[in-house]
Amino acid sequence: MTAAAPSTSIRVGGEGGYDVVIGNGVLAGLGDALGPAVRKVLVVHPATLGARAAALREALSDRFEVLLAEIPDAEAGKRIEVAAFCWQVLGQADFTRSDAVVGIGGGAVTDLAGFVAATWLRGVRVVQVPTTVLGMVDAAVGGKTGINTNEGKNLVGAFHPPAAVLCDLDLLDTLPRNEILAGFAEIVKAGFIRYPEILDTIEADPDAATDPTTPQFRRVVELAIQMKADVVSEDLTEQGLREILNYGHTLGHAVEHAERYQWRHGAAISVGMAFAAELGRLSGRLSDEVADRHRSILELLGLPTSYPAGRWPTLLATMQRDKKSRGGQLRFIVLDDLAKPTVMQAPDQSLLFAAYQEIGS
Ligand SMILES: NC(=O)c1ccc[n+]([C@@H]2O[C@H](COP(=O)([O-])OP(=O)(O)OC[C@H]3O[C@@H](n4cnc5c(N)ncnc54)[C@H](O)[C@@H]3O)[C@@H](O)[C@H]2O)c1
Ligand SMILES: O=C(O)C(=O)C[C@@H](O)[C@H](O)[C@H](O)COP(=O)(O)O
Ligand SMILES: [Zn+2]
Repeated sequence: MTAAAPSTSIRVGGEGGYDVVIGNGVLAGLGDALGPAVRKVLVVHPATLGARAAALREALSDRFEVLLAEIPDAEAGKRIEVAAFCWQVLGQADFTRSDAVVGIGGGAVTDLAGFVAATWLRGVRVVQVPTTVLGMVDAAVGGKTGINTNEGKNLVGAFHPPAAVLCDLDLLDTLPRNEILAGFAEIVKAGFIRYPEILDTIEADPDAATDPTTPQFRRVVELAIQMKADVVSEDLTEQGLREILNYGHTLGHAVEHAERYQWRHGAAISVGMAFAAELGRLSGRLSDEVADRHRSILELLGLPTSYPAGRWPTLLATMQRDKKSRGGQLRFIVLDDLAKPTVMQAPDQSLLFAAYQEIGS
């Protein structure tokens, strides 16, 4: 038996910021991460993490009064009714400004728990405990919180940085393989927009890279978190640089909406990145080699890279409502080259359509 690697901390926001702690068993630090001033804690979790949440309550009960709030799974949890349910629990238990929320689950749970913490009494502490790969490398880091509306994805939310993020790799033991692979869509995103080493590592040995017990997995996860930490430290509220984190998301969010949130976020973003690669190629920025690498690495991971050709009008209408669109003008992140993301503003509709034809099935 080999000893587990020591835990790593990645700082977000410098002084006054917070740590993302990565390693085996780091959940044991939750009580300290909550801090000495906190008396009451609401642990928000889906049914899949019910046993973990109950164990947390047990472990924390000598220092805190702990309540559990079980919420609907996945995107069904990112709804205003669910936030209202949590506000009710907080209100009935007299949670004050010095109390705290913990989100334990995938990105849907950390988005909802973060939103509840951002809005309760105009903002209380939240500690995020992501339990999916996607949650660890992206959703739980950076303070973007939100819920969906009938009109689209994440249309209501707030920027509310967590007090800490604990990425306990032991929690991935029960995560199904398809969820691990969906999380890799965001890791691949980090590879294309900042750290090509990620792409090299996955291509060299995809099985090892996607196995949570290997050093390769640890390396790509840490690089993706480092990328996100660096970007949000510079631009928390998405005034500029942070927009690059939306690579693949303009079309990807429209796919999620079209699929009524039955697709995994990572799968939709995979299609969105395949589309962004074609936009880059057809606009004359991106070499065939880098554009083709999108499809090959995403398919190596078993992620989708095409979507029905006939869905274009629906996707286009939804994209007009994307947060990135300004005055009805669409915005996409495209690459000039590996690790050189840029904003494409108001592209010609014929260019968009041509790029979509390339991924249309
Ligand atoms: N705020 C951000 O910056 C940000 C970034 C990326 C994604 N997101 C959001 O994150 C969400 C997607 O997150 P996700 O991919 O983690 O999906 P998810 O939260 O829907 O979780 C996926 C599934 O895995 C299950 N699960 C979670 N942890 C488990 C575990 N350890 N063992 C067994 N099953 C487990 C869940 O119950 C769920 O069924 C989307 O809503 C997306 O918009 C937010
Ligand atoms: O943190 C960010 O900023 C991101 O864009 C990360 C994305 O992976 C994530 O899906 C995010 O929720 C999308 O942001 P949105 O503002 O377009 O909803
Ligand atoms: Zn995303």
